[in-house]
Amino acid sequence: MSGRFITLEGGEGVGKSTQARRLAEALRAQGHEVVETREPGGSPGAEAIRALLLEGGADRWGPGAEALLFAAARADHVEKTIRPALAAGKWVVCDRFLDSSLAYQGGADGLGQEAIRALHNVGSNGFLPDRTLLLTLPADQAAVRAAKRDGDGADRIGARDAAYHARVAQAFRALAEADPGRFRIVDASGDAESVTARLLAALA
Ligand SMILES: Nc1ncnc2c1ncn2[C@@H]1O[C@H](COP(=O)(O)OP(=O)(O)OP(=O)(O)O)[C@@H](O)[C@H]1O
Ligand SMILES: Cc1cn([C@H]2C[C@H](O)[C@@H](COP(=O)(O)O)O2)c(=O)[nH]c1=O
Repeated sequence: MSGRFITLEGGEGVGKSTQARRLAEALRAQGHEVVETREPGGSPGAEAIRALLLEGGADRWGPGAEALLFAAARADHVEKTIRPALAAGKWVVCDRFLDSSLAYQGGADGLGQEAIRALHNVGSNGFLPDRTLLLTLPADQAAVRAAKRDGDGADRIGARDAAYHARVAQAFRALAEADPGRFRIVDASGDAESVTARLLAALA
């Protein structure tokens, strides 16, 4: 039997990593074998590309090079980690996936959805999640959570200005509204336990 591929999406600081851990634990408690993974990263090659993408100066890469690097990392992650886990009947919970490229590089950077989907077709044969949970939180609350975690140490992309992150949030919402079959929009406010309960309800 093949497993299920679930992705968590949303802007900086909304609680994706926290909820990926909690959701994986809850699914294990239901008896599933669960692989927790993340993007960029999730395989040795993709983790090496993560360091290239997230470290260094703001102008280290232009939008096109960045989109290609995310797609290359994703191709390796899908081939080496995600597909083998699903084929073994495991569930995969992934912190960010293609929709982050569509929202950040396609939306906020202006490359467009078509270009990002074309890269994904080349790298990963257009592979999509079974379910995508979009966590939403007002920008001021997300910024407080991210600042509490990062102080002044946000990564190359997280450190971009508020207007950039507003475009990301708008692009995520448009993606979810355009594909209600795959997406569920989940309120990320309140304590972590309440958010996990909402995610489990959205999955059921
Ligand atoms: N429900 C919550 N209430 C309060 N704080 C939270 C909640 N969920 C997560 N946090 C805290 O907010 C910070 C950001 O959470 P987390 O790292 O999970 O977000 P993220 O969406 O993965 O962020 P990024 O995309 O920037 O990596 C962390 O310090 C985390 O402990
Ligand atoms: C997968 C993916 C990620 N990004 C950006 C979003 C964040 O700023 C970082 C990842 O950091 P996190 O703490 O692990 O969330 O990378 C992107 O711009 N495009 C993508 O495809």
